[in-house]
Amino acid sequence: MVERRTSRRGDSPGSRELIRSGGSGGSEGSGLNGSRGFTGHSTLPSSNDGLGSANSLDQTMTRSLGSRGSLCDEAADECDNINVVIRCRPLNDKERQRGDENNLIFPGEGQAWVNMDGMNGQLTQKPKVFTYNVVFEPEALQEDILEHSGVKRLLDMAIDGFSCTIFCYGQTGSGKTHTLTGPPHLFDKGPDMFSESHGLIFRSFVYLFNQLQNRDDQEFTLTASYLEIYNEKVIDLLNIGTNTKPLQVRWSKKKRGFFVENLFEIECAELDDLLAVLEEGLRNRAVASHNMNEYSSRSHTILTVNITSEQKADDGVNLTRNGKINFVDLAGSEMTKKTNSEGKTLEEANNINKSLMVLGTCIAALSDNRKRDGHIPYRDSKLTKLLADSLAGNGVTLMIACVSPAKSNISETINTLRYATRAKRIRTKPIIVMDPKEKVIMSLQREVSLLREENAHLKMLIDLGENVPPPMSRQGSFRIDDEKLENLDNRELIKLVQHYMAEHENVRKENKELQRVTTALVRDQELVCKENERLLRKLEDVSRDPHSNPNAQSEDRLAAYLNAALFVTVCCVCVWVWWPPYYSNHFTPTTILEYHAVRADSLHFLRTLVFLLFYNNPLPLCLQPVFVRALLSFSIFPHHHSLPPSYSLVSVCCRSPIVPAQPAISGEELLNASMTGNFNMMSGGSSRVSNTPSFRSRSLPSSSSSQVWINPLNNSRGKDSDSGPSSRGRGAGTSRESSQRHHRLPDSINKELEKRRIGKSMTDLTTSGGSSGGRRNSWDERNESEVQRMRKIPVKSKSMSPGVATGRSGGRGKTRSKSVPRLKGGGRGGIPRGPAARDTDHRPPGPSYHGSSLPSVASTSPNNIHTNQLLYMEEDQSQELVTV
Ligand SMILES: Nc1ncnc2c1ncn2[C@@H]1O[C@H](COP(=O)(O)OP(=O)(O)OP(=O)(O)O)[C@@H](O)[C@H]1O
Repeated sequence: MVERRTSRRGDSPGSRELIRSGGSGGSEGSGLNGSRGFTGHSTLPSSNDGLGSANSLDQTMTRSLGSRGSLCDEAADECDNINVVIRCRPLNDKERQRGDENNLIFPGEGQAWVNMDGMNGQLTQKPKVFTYNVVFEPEALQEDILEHSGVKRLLDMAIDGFSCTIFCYGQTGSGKTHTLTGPPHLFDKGPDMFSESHGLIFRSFVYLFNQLQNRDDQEFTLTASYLEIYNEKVIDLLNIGTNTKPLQVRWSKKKRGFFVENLFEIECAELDDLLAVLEEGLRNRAVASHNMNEYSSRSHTILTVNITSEQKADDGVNLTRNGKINFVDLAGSEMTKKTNSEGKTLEEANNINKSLMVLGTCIAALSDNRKRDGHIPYRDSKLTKLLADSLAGNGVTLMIACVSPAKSNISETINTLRYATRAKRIRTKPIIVMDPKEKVIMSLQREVSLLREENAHLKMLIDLGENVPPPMSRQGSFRIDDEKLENLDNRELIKLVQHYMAEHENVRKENKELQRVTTALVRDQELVCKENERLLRKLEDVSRDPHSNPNAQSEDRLAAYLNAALFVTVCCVCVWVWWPPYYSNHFTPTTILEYHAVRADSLHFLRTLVFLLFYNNPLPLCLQPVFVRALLSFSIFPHHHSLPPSYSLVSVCCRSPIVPAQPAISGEELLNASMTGNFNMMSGGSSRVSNTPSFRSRSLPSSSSSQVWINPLNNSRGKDSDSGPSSRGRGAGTSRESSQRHHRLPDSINKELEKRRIGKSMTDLTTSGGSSGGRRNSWDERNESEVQRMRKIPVKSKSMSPGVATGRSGGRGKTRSKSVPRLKGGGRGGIPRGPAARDTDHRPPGPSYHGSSLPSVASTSPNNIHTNQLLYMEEDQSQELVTV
């Protein structure tokens, strides 16, 4: 026994249980086992099954209206199913009189069961189960249809520029006209505004005008037309004079759709105007009586309300959208046997059935995935021609399938329900209808604004997180006066579009350039980071040399004493050798030699030997440091394994502590900053590159050291601040200027880059604002030849930076020290950049040392030991070191 629920009129629609809604399906099933979810309660709307429903209509709306702000046809990418709801009318008097049974059961959950043989709800056979999202039971009110079928949302969409269609389908006498316009004679004495019988059209008009009044930002123009297709002839219901001459349905190339030629359109400024259109149409449409319906519609009618809205968009452009809503009241399919149609009515019935059959074929084809893309026979009837766009075009469609509950109509009811199920599978692509020219303008505007945002973002990246410019000011943008736009002729409009396109192109170019610069910067940063990391590691190694040993100073002093003692000894020997001849006034090399030779005893012989040894012979001088070294290395000072071979007395006595150059930028911090884009966290300054003993003696900065630069942009912000965003022009040229200003890199980075010849390219980039031809990096294609040349250079260190490598001539590693020219004036040589440097000796001046220890450095210019020397050290790993 199936429980029946009754509704109480006057309840709120939500609380009433006369509207059944379900969450799944759209399927036709059979059997009691399909009684899933028979809960007897209804929720409105229920979950969406994706096959079309009021709920999915809501979603379509949400999605489509989501693009309202963007003013484009983004929704075009989205498909939507035709939305289908079922309305069952109550048994009419005739049916009751002849004892017809209610054959439809509504168990809830959007299901409609067709009882195949039962009487009074008795089920002996499995019922046919149809599931829809919304099912209106016989007790449903007219108001419920408006509230719960999704019509309101459809109307909103029409206002927003979509093409919407609501059509009622069903057998004759099933309540299509009742649903759309209400019972017969409702308008005979003029419309009663408060009648509860008013159909969907009347209620929609009221809702529509309410909505239009709420939208203050738009201006609307409404026109309405009303036609009928009677015996395959299109008749204008608002212009009966043309009744004798049917209107033609033609194909519009421009709109890519069918339209009715010369159809009367009445502008409706007021609600009354629309109601008058409805009234006039109802009065003029063809109605006849037959067995099943006393007031049977003999034609299909289409009432169309065109809604043109104008809205002010950005940049003063007026946006025009053309939405429309079609109310289609189809004539009901008839079994002529049942209706007893004859003559004219029979002819009408045949035409109705024929056109409905074509409509059925179209729906069947559209709902079949395999046939959807094939030929759809729209042209076979006027009805399908005019409904083509609603069925498979860019519209949103709601089908209200009206059914009779009577057992006598069971086959028609099943047919209708199958029809409805099939229609749910049809998918359309709703789009907002706009003027093509305005569409282009809006689309370009949208793209320009997107590019502007991207532009600003890229600039922000290049600014290393500083001086974030807001999106380009629109002050500079040309503005279009509303009235002016209206008065624009085509030529001017084309000009306007061209202007937009030009701007669009400019911004695109600039963005491309900025993107290139950003990429290059990131790569350069990575290089610098890696290089710095290596340098830091090397520096740490260097710091482990003897001079960082706290005992080194005392050891050095001891060595100096020993050296001095040796020096004194040597002096004594000299005196000992030279003294007697000097006093005998024979102070020439010959006389000295003769003097000792004449006295041929062993002492004088020794003196002669020492004389010969010392005289013009540098060997003893060389022996001195060797002696010291031997002493220090092997016996007295075990730590001193790495004293330079030419460890002269002067150098020992006068040498200042060696200060390893501290890289201006901590590699890891730079790397982090480049990854995070936050350079603020890097603290310290180049001034902190210290040569103080404390710095020397402490361990070298780790990666987390704060001995790094401050982004100079921080300090120069104030200077730049006067060139605010408002000074940025729209055009590419102006933007480039601003790019120049903001692309400036910190000096320390520039220095680093310059040393590697990256700086040059960076400078070029920043000064040219990323214009072409600025960059010449080793990875640059244009620098291909140089790269090739570099590859031929035998370089010992594989991790060498390309900039260093390109600045050197190859194969110089071990021999260059002898050919290093001494720098005149004591200046410091830098690493020359550019191809010209290849032919010159770009080694820093001064004697070079081969060995494993650091050179002594003039105490007056400790900062001269800078990254350059370390770079060299890194570069060939021969540990050749250069002093200044
Ligand atoms: N839900 C309903 N509640 C009360 N009466 C209804 C309902 N639906 C239809 N009727 C009545 O049933 C009769 C037939 O309805 P209607 O004319 O709307 O059918 P139809 O489907 O339009 O038929 P046709 O295709 O022949 O035009 C009308 O008298 C109408 O008032």
